[in-house]
Amino acid sequence: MNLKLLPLTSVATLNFSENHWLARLAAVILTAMPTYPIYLNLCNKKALVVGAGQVAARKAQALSRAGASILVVAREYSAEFNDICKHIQLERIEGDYSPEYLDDATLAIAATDDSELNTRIYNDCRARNVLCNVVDVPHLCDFYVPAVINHGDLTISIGTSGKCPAYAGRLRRKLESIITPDHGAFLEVLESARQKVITSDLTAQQRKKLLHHLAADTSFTLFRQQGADAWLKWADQQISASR
Ligand SMILES: C[C@@]1(CC(=O)O)C2=NC(=C\c3[nH]c(c(CCC(=O)O)c3CC(=O)O)Cc3[nH]c(c(CC(=O)O)c3CCC(=O)O)/C=C3\N/C(=C\2)[C@@H](CCC(=O)O)[C@]3(C)CC(=O)O)/[C@H]1CCC(=O)O
Ligand SMILES: NC(=O)c1ccc[n+]([C@@H]2O[C@H](COP(=O)([O-])OP(=O)(O)OC[C@H]3O[C@@H](n4cnc5c(N)ncnc54)[C@H](O)[C@@H]3O)[C@@H](O)[C@H]2O)c1
Repeated sequence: MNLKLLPLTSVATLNFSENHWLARLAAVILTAMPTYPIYLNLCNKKALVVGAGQVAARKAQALSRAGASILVVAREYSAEFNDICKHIQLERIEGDYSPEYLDDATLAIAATDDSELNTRIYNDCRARNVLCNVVDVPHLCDFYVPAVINHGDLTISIGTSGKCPAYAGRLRRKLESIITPDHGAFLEVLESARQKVITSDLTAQQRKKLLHHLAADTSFTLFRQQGADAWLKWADQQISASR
């Protein structure tokens, strides 16, 4: 077999033992590659979650926030899963994983405690061009799930490319004391002011300058101290004064 022709991810999942030098080499190269951070729109797109333990629950929660249409397949649903996901809309199948569950899926999360099965799910995903995340196995991930701060439409995500997820979590908690719900609320008024700016007769240069002025720290301080209504009036004045 000509290994040069195989994608690295396939090398990582060939029937070598986890410790075979080729599998280890592929894992090292794959996890050393930089990732491409994007915010996926998963609204009404199917996401398959296999397994229903604590980790599956955390991933299902994040998928649900993005409006994904979630299908969970698990032999058993843990009490933690049921508790964390009690208010989440998802379809549940109690039973063994089967590749048909991947039909029409945009992405899949393999979160079982059976590493052979997780690898099989990853290979089934590759055969169907479904993006796959095998929790806790970086070299079997087409994408990593980051640590996230969400305030409305404001999203901050922290990734360590699998180097230390616990550190991503710690940084999230640290940033949570700096990026507050007020920042999310500020984004709402900014959006409303921006609509006025981009539909105005200002030049591109004037718009850019104004939008940066509206998004500045001094503007945020005014919003925090005086509230949304006062800020929107002030923003209207700034738009008029820019003409
Ligand atoms: C960010 C977060 C999102 C989420 O899962 O929701 C996330 N893991 C979180 C927490 C966490 N995970 C683990 C611990 C225990 C401490 C520890 O072992 O470090 C803690 C800490 C805790 O529980 O506090 C165990 C663990 N995780 C991975 C490995 C394998 C390895 O390291 O090789 C092992 C060892 C397993 C073993 O025991 O063998 C791998 C992955 N975990 C990822 C994401 C992806 C990389 C993301 C990145 O680096 O950017 C990746 C590659 C795949 C994936 O799962 O997507 C979430 C924090 C959420 C938050 O706090 O906001
Ligand atoms: N929970 C953690 O904090 C943690 C930390 C580090 C690593 N991990 C790893 O993450 C993975 C998931 O952990 P967890 O604690 O959420 O899992 P868990 O052990 O609580 O749950 C595993 C799930 O997989 C399901 N499952 C097993 N075989 C199946 C099959 N053939 N078809 C369908 N479902 C099947 C089980 O029914 C169960 O719902 C494991 O590999 C674990 O080693 C977890």
